[in-house]
Amino acid sequence: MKILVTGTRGQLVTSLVELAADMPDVSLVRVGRPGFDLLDPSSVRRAILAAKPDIVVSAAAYTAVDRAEDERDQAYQVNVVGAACVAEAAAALRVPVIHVSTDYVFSGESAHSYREGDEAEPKTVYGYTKLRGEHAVASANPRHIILRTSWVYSPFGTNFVRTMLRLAAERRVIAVVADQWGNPTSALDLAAAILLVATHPARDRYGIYHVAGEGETNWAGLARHVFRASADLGGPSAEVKDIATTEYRTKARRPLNSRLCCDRFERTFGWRAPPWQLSTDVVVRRILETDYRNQSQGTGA
Ligand SMILES: NC(=O)C1=CN([C@@H]2O[C@H](COP(=O)(O)OP(=O)(O)OC[C@H]3O[C@@H](n4cnc5c(N)ncnc54)[C@H](OP(=O)(O)O)[C@@H]3O)[C@@H](O)[C@H]2O)C=CC1
Ligand SMILES: Cc1cn([C@H]2C[C@H](O)[C@@H](COP(=O)(O)OP(=O)(O)O[C@H]3O[C@@H](C)C(=O)[C@@H](O)[C@H]3O)O2)c(=O)[nH]c1=O
Repeated sequence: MKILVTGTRGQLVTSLVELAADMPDVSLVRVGRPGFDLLDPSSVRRAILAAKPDIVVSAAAYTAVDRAEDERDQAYQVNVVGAACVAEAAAALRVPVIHVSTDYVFSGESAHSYREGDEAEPKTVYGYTKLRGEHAVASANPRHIILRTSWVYSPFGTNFVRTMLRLAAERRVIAVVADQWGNPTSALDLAAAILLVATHPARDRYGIYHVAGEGETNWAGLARHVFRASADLGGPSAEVKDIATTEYRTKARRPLNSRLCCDRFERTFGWRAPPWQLSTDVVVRRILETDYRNQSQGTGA
């Protein structure tokens, strides 16, 4: 089976490439800039039609949450127009598209973990463009599976876990918001879920699903866990000071509640992500092995 994934160096695409390498029946092709640019619809169509995949994974996106507040048009072009082009090209080949979306489509004002049918009411430009992207993908290709995930981290690219480890080398105490709650998700787990979906497509499974790490925490809780895991392996560590969202000024207002209920995905595909703590340990170990090889001890086992 030939799976086409959009993006070159992103966290998710890199994780997909790594996992697919161990799947003899899967050939994974990635398309990215400059030949494939979501800001250039003709390059998107050309790349996808030429590759003739059996399924398309739409993983590339504009993900800079704060910058999007100032670059509304660019975020819209990538996350809405570009995503729609990807889904249209898959539709032209009569193949399904798996599109990745976000917890930030929700306002965060609910007291419960969000289900797929709950009203989406984004409070950020990024969240708004991702929601409009979901709508555009669904209307461009009836064979769509939209996977909303949250708080993605990995050994690759830019993410909160790597940022924390980097900051620990510079500061003894790091102030981290403790009133935004969510489900940290390893890109490696998300990639496993996507490959499961991609290799078991079925007409009655099209629709929207939530897929995120099992269990919940806040950003300060995640940072503390990262530092404990890192310290156990001789890597960088820092003290975490709990602060409120109001004490950490950002351009985009993040949702206070980002928790996603993943029961529908488990019912349909028989898969649930591991507890976030276990996956975080795996990723911290990988980061120490690659980024801090000379500073940490005991990371080679
Ligand atoms: N990161 C997170 O915490 C979360 C992410 N998501 C969603 O998951 C998906 C994957 O995210 P993640 O892997 O973390 O993202 P990254 O920020 O790590 O990577 C983004 C990818 O998009 C590509 N890209 C951006 N703009 C363009 C463009 N104009 N044309 C072609 N490619 C482009 C990048 O290209 P290049 O390789 O050239 O840099 C890169 O491969 C996205 O849809 C995101 O919205 C959902 C919830 C949480
Ligand atoms: C670096 C840092 C961040 N924070 C806070 C800011 C913010 O509320 C929270 C997370 O910050 P980040 O900027 O790393 O993460 P952010 O860009 O908000 O992450 C989001 O990315 C997009 C793509 C998604 O789809 C979301 O699911 C989510 O993962 O941590 C601190 O409190 N202290 C710090 O030192």
